[in-house]
Amino acid sequence: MLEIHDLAKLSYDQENSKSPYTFAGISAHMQQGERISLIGASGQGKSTLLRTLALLNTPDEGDMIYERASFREVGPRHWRKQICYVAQQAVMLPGSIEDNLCVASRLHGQPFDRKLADQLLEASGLEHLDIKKQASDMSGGEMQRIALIRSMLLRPGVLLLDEVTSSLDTISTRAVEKLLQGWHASEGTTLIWVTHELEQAARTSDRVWYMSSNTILEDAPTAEFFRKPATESARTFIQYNENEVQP
Ligand SMILES: Nc1ncnc2c1ncn2[C@@H]1O[C@H](COP(=O)(O)OP(=O)(O)OP(=O)(O)O)[C@@H](O)[C@H]1O
Repeated sequence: MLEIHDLAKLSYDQENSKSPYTFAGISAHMQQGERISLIGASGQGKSTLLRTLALLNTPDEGDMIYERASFREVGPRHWRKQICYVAQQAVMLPGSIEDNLCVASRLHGQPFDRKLADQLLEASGLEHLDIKKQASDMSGGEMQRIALIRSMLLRPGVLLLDEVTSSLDTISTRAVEKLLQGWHASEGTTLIWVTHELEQAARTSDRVWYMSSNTILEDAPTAEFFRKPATESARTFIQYNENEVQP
């Protein structure tokens, strides 16, 4: 459903970077409805890869094909409607929470599904919010969940989640995980989720992409990856974080 072929993105700072690439040589095939966690040390290019998959950055090399059409044939607007990126730092537009929830639908010429919005607000623990309130008055954790719901309302085929629970407490994190698992089960959405919490990766994914040396060094079923990583790099990475992993 989504294929990436030899994808590469040059370094942002060519003069001072050790490598000419932020990431390179990335190839993978994703089936509809897969749940992938994207893990690896800081600075490996995980966020840049997600942003590139959403066409918020343009790849410098390689190709991305969604439902048999290359990103080069499909306009960015159409591409981003199907493959949605949810940032770690939620950006709220000026206006009310409701304006923010409507904006993606309006941008893509879709009707705003108020009933679904209410269901998603409730499922993510935000039923108490007065959506007529200014979006800028929300807490960081509330903004993060509103940004997620805003993307879900577009019903994209692929949701790219960049550390979307990083500013949430345990209860809200579990609520968002449950929301996404329920959404995945009912909508069949493909999820690619960057997380630094290995326990979360183990809990929420079927497949792991482990990034190191600025590429996907391992691509394996989640249980297999945590039981028997294939590379020394991944073994060391897991060991450093092993207190977090529930085998
Ligand atoms: N907009 C930008 N301008 C300049 N450099 C950038 C920009 N975005 C990322 N970088 C650099 O590109 C490299 C990869 O960053 P990226 O955020 O993609 O890594 P990451 O694996 O997601 O890291 P983390 O786990 O810390 O979020 C880093 O060296 C980072 O400093």
